[in-house]
Amino acid sequence: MSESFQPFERLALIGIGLIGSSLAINARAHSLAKHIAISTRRAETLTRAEELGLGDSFHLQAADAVKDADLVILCVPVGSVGAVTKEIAPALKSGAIVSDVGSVKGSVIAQMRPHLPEDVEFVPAHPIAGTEQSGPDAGFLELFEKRWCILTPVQGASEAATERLKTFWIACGSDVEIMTAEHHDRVLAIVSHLPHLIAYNIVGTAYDMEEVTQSEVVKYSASGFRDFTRLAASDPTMWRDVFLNNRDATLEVLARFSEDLSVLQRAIRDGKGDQLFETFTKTRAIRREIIEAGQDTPKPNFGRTKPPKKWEG
Ligand SMILES: NC(=O)C1=CN([C@@H]2O[C@H](COP(=O)(O)OP(=O)(O)OC[C@H]3O[C@@H](n4cnc5c(N)ncnc54)[C@H](O)[C@@H]3O)[C@@H](O)[C@H]2O)C=CC1
Ligand SMILES: O=C(O)C(=O)Cc1ccc(O)cc1
Repeated sequence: MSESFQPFERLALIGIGLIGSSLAINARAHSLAKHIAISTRRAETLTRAEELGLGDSFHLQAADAVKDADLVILCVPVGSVGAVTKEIAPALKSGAIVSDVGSVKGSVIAQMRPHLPEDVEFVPAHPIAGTEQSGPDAGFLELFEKRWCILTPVQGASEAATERLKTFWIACGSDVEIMTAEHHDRVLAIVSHLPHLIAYNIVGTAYDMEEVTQSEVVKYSASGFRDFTRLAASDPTMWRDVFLNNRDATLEVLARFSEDLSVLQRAIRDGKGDQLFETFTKTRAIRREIIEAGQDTPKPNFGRTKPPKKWEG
């Protein structure tokens, strides 16, 4: 971490699943905050976060966690950010930076903004880093390393606040990009949301096929199918909320995808091998570009650093 990073006095993490716990581990490991306050709505999850030593204080009421915090990050499903913001708004400190990690940005801004007082800085964010795991045990130090984090600052947020949040994410190992929420939602619809929808669908179809038993699906699953099952094992609440909150962009790319699939379907029916070969050659090149850019999926269990039971200092 850069020598010049000024730690936040109090970081409040609301929601302590995969992303919240990975942020807590990073904040501790890189001394990004003097105090980490954690809140989540279920007592069992909060107890588990405490057992894992993820923070300094633990609160069932989100408003108690954000009190005196100079950085507040909502790490809850995108369908819950409005209700959580309403709950914490009266307790927010003047000048605090309020952010989130949601996979959708337009709807998150629309839900949060009306509740936020004028004197806080709202800088929405989205780390393009994750796994199919969820809950406080899923977090690990390296999650954000060399992954993009997209900030979508809203009108009225100061450049200083955006810059400060940017340095926070850089300290977590991310590369930071800034764009509009609208552009974010269109791009993520094709590179993240549609792939998850396809995965949920293909695994669902295999599961439902009458002449193929469930045990055969498990027994003969080739690695291609297994890759889909990893995505299709992602958290149902989180992904329900993503599709409901990025509806238009998802439906738009889905329509385009269906058209392109029909073209492939026709090429197979008509025996047009050259056309299939040409398409598959083009897509192979994209995979190579992704690997060369170092953006392929982290290996399952790749260097997951857990917090020690008790933190030093
Ligand atoms: N899982 C992933 O790969 C990624 C997820 N995201 C985004 O991060 C956010 C969190 O996702 P995960 O950490 O994966 O989810 P998770 O399911 O692991 O954790 C969510 C946490 O929020 C808590 N929670 C849910 N509703 C709440 C409420 N109303 N009030 C307080 N706490 C509440 C849950 O108890 C849990 O602690 C989501 O908005 C998701 O779109 C962003 C990048 C990657
Ligand atoms: O597990 C995977 O492959 C992912 O794609 C993780 C992921 C899920 C949601 C996001 O908004 C960003 C990253």
